[in-house]
Amino acid sequence: MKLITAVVKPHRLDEIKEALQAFGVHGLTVTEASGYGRQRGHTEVYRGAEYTVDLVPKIRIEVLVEDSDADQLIDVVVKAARTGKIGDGKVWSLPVDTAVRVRTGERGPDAL
Ligand SMILES: Nc1ncnc2c1ncn2[C@@H]1O[C@H](COP(=O)(O)OP(=O)(O)OP(=O)(O)O)[C@@H](O)[C@H]1O
Repeated sequence: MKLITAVVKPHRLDEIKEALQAFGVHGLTVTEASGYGRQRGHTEVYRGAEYTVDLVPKIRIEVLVEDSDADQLIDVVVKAARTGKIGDGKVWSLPVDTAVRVRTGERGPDAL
């Protein structure tokens, strides 16, 4: 399994959720985040307001997937998140040893 993490612009959330549902993911986690990338110190527009601070509001989306789905899922997220402007975000993946579905006790890919 892989954990795909995307830190992206908040206003892309609906589009990303729809794309992930169409892809067939069974679950995801969304948390509010803030951060900066290479453009540190540059302004970004968030909900009409310009931010010159270096910590810009983002959302972090996390999805556990089977190894065989990881590359395709990353492409889906990147496509749905992209505006072509500074601060579009970053997507990365990590290997995951195990996952447990608490209600049933299923482990590994069956737990996803
Ligand atoms: N090296 C990093 N490590 C951890 N988180 C990062 C890193 N780079 C970016 N992030 C996170 O991703 C968010 C979005 O990154 P951002 O789009 O600003 O990166 P970028 O690579 O500089 O892209 P761009 O050049 O398009 O602005 C940041 O706000 C931060 O939370």
